[in-house]
Amino acid sequence: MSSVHEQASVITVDGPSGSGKGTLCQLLAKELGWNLLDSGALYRLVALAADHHGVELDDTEALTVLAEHLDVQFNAVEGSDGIRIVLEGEEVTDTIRTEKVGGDASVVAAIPAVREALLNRQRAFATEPGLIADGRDMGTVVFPDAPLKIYLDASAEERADRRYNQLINKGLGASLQAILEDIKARDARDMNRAVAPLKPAQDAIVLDSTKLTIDEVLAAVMEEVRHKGLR
Ligand SMILES: Nc1ncnc2c1ncn2[C@@H]1O[C@H](COP(=O)(O)OP(=O)(O)O)[C@@H](O)[C@H]1O
Ligand SMILES: Nc1ccn([C@H]2C[C@H](O)[C@@H](COP(=O)(O)OP(=O)(O)O)O2)c(=O)n1
Repeated sequence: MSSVHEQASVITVDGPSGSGKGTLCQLLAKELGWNLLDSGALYRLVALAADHHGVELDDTEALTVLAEHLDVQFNAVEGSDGIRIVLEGEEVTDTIRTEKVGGDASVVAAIPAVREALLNRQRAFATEPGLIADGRDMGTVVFPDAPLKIYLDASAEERADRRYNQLINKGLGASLQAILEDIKARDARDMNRAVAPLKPAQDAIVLDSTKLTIDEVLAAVMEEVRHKGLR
């Protein structure tokens, strides 16, 4: 049986929506040649599965069963860094990225039994040569022994701006005010839930990306990676 102590090295990256975790983690995984866990995708998948099966977001028991039996594949795309996500045989790579699914994921993620059901699935990603783990409780709950923990933050206004630009660049309409309100509501839910709330681990390095470029964030984290002897 494998335990937390036998896992490959893990770098955890936690923080609120739009702080730049996904972007940073993809760059780190590429730079180091390590595996990547997008734990938010798992909560998004449970929320989408609930929608597909007509399960209400307050039906804790049914949501837990969905999380326990989540039929998902993460398929590498040959010749690129991309991943295709297949839920119950259906490609959902883009479908899970909407703000609606993100908000539903945050509701589903507040249910302790759903989190418990996803725990081992997340820990199984920690294989050689190492893992970059992106989420809310990577450093506090899922990988408490990780040698390097980053908590990436940014002001709510900056994060809303980033999301707004992301949607506009995709050709989708968006309201900055509505996005800011959604971000604040999601922050409040993720930070105030009883189980595994979003907060920096005691031994996390807190990095505020509000005024930093993506390259500056990556450089700061790579400095810590070298400092810890992880490369
Ligand atoms: N330091 C940064 N400065 C400006 N834009 C950023 C920065 N980091 C990320 N972004 C942009 O912000 C958006 C949200 O980033 P993302 O990595 O998806 O955040 P998260 O995974 O924390 O929700 C993306 O469009 C990304 O390109
Ligand atoms: N480790 C995690 C990851 C995500 N969640 C929940 C809380 C988040 O609001 C949703 C969606 O997470 P995701 O990282 O995909 O969202 P963003 O890309 O940061 O907007 O899932 C969680 O509770 N624990």
